[in-house]
Amino acid sequence: MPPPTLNFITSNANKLSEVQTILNGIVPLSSQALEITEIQGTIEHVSRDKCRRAADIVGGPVLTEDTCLCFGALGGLPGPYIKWFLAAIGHEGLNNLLLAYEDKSAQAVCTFAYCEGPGCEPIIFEGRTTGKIVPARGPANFGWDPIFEYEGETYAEMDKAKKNSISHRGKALEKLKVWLESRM
Ligand SMILES: O=c1[nH]c(=O)c2ncn([C@@H]3O[C@H](COP(=O)(O)OP(=O)(O)OP(=O)(O)O)[C@@H](O)[C@H]3O)c2[nH]1
Ligand SMILES: [Mg+2]
Repeated sequence: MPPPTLNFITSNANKLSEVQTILNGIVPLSSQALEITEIQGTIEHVSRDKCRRAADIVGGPVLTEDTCLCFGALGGLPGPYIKWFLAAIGHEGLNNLLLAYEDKSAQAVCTFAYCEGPGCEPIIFEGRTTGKIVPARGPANFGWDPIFEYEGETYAEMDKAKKNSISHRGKALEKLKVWLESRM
């Protein structure tokens, strides 16, 4: 039996493109560009709530994703609020947040959530990649890619296939794939 089509709900074209590439030929994907309200809370709370809201809006099965960038020196912040920090202070401002600290480590955390429909409990698939925050290098096509360095290269400097093979998103999708295969 072929796997069911996943309906990925995201307002972010770059996320969608990476997910399409990684799942290409493995899982059929549809998508809707909806902006879902995001609450404050832990990574898991935010992700579960976002997915439940998406399932309520769509009225059926949905896949959602929430990405966090967690600075070691700041106890995990900005975490789920990275989108608003990036918009407000940019790459340089994010670097400046760590000026007072020797520890420049950061974890990129990707949490996919799958919900069967309204009233169902989402299932969570998380991937983490540890790197460090550096002054921007590489093309500024996607969010904070130019300031997240992993083994000497920023995400923005890597070719896409390499990023997908070591990224927070790639790791989370590996777990999703294993789960999907276990259901077939
Ligand atoms: O450089 C990056 N490399 C990545 O791999 C990556 N993944 C997400 N992001 C950014 O981090 C914030 C997450 O917020 P977020 O999860 O709420 O996403 P979003 O609001 O853009 O879309 P969505 O919530 O509708 O799915 C947003 O600013 C995204 O642009 C990334 N930046
Ligand atoms: Mg969002």
